[in-house]
Amino acid sequence: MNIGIIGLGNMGQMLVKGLCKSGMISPRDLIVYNRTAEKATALRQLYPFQVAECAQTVCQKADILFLCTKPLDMLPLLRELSLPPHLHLVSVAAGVSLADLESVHSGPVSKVIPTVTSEENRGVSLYMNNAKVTPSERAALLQLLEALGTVEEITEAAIETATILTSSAPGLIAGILEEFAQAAVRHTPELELDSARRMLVETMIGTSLLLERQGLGFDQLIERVATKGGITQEGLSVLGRTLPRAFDDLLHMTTEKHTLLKQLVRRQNDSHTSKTPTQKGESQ
Ligand SMILES: NC(=O)C1=CN([C@@H]2O[C@H](COP(=O)(O)OP(=O)(O)OC[C@H]3O[C@@H](n4cnc5c(N)ncnc54)[C@H](O)[C@@H]3O)[C@@H](O)[C@H]2O)C=CC1
Ligand SMILES: O=C(O)[C@@H]1CCC=N1
Repeated sequence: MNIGIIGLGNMGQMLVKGLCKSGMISPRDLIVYNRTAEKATALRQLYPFQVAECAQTVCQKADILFLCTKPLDMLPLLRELSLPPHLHLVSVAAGVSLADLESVHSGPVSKVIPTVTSEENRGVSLYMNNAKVTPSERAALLQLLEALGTVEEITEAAIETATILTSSAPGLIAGILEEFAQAAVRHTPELELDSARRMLVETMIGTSLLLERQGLGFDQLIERVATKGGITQEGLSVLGRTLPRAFDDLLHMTTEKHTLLKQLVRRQNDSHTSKTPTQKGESQ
């Protein structure tokens, strides 16, 4: 199977590294195109994938195509391309719906929200597909996604909040840990910032292992750490007072951003369909 990737930024590179590292595919199964050719050249030293001279070549040669450009680059690029009707199109863009993708491709279409952690073959890929995706196309895609970590099938109604929990979360967790380290150093200047960061990273890895290998729930882990009447309990009550508001704000603001992005994508679509064929030709 030829796996096409257009766009070799964070997500395109994650797909190359994650899929190749998993051993599920050989780099030769990948055919890749990026606007900036140097990115492909550097990565190809490690994973000798096929490089296409243009995006159209990827469409012609691939059986499944991962489109990894930014949301607002996606539909304009797809309109420039001539997609073979059988091609299974997979978008990874936040804010681009299955309906948006169906407006540019009459064949099988899936939407995946991947995560940067899949570069290490862990993490959650969110997945949904349209009615044109056959059981064997779906199975082939799920096999690739399972090589990258775990897969959660999701609805359009839940995908935005789930995106924050799976796909934004690595960045958000890093942001939380940085604030934690900075606060520790503000509170205790004798502690070095890099030392505080190292302590938190190792502690986060240990915490993840306890949760995973011992199957502990968050509440069980808290019970093990927070000695009754002890120190951690004081910290937890501060979190209980302050964090609900912070996370409510975070989800509110990220939902607003999703809404804005969807409006911009829809506007791109509306302005395209309202143009006459002649005007369309002029704008290209
Ligand atoms: N970064 C992340 O953790 C996640 C990103 N996403 C989605 O993935 C998509 C890509 O995000 P990133 O990889 O972070 O962005 P990025 O900016 O790192 O990568 C985009 C890439 O697309 C290339 N590109 C743009 N137009 C092109 C064209 N016409 N032909 C070929 N290549 C073209 C750019 O050169 C760039 O390398 C976005 O739609 C985003 O919503 C989804 C989940 C997680
Ligand atoms: O921040 C973003 O827009 C992308 C989508 C989810 C994670 N990264």
